[in-house]
Amino acid sequence: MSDASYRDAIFSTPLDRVARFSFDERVVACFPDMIRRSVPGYGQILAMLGPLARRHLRHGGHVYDLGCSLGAAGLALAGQLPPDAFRYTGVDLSPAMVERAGETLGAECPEHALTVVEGDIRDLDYRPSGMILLNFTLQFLAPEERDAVIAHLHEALEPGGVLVLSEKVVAEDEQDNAWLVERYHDFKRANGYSELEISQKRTALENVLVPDTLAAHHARLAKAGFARSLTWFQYLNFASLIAFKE
Ligand SMILES: C[S@@+](CC[C@H](N)C(=O)[O-])C[C@H]1O[C@@H](n2cnc3c(N)ncnc32)[C@H](O)[C@@H]1O
Ligand SMILES: O=C(O)C(=O)C[C@]1(C(=O)O)C=C[C@@H](O)C=C1
Repeated sequence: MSDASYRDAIFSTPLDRVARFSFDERVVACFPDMIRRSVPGYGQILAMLGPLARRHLRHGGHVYDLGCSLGAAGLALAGQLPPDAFRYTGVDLSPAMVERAGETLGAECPEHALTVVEGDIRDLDYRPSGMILLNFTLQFLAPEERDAVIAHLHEALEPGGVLVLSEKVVAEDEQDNAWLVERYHDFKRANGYSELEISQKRTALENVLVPDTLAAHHARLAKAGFARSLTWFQYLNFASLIAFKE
């Protein structure tokens, strides 16, 4: 398979029936472009992973990247930390993502201990870890499955460990939310997406990506046993939280 990444044009032509969004081969082929043009602050969040690991991960500690897609977080960490600073396991449910991520990480960071495995984060046998990344993945689980996953992650973390949770969020106030969603669509327009692409992608994500409020995320983290959590980044309706295990 070639390692070329294409421009996202998945929703650029009118579709009779817009299928549910899925992480298939077509999405894999354009994913780096899609996520960069669709997630406000994506690059800034990745750029902070090295500094967060330097501050919160013991030397040589293990990092999970759950729903790793093409392993961008692993690449970001490898670009910022020496090979002996951490071990990384990316996990993803999509075989197409895992195949491509394994090729990329092996080719780009041969010195670092970066592994990618196919797996479902809902029933993974977690090993003890110092840092767990959940970047734009929890939002794709059914809402009723989210508490149990976060509770498992809390159990898997070593004392002093951190969970970084990045998500699309919904504002509590309906008017605020409408404003944020409109500005998010402006963000997509500014990044070259057409009205048709924006509206068909929105349909494809309906009932597939179900965002929570920030308050619901913090409440879930507290219920799972995290001593403290805070929102360290927000750009429109996309946010990143960090939760600390005592
Ligand atoms: C928006 S992408 C994540 C982006 C990625 N974390 C990054 O930083 O580039 C969501 C990913 O979660 C994966 N996923 C969804 N449900 C999952 C599950 N139950 N177990 C593992 N991976 C899952 C999808 O296959 C997809 O690759
Ligand atoms: O395009 C959107 O509306 C999004 O919500 C962006 C989003 C995400 O947040 O995960 C949705 C699907 C793709 O995986 C990439 C980004």
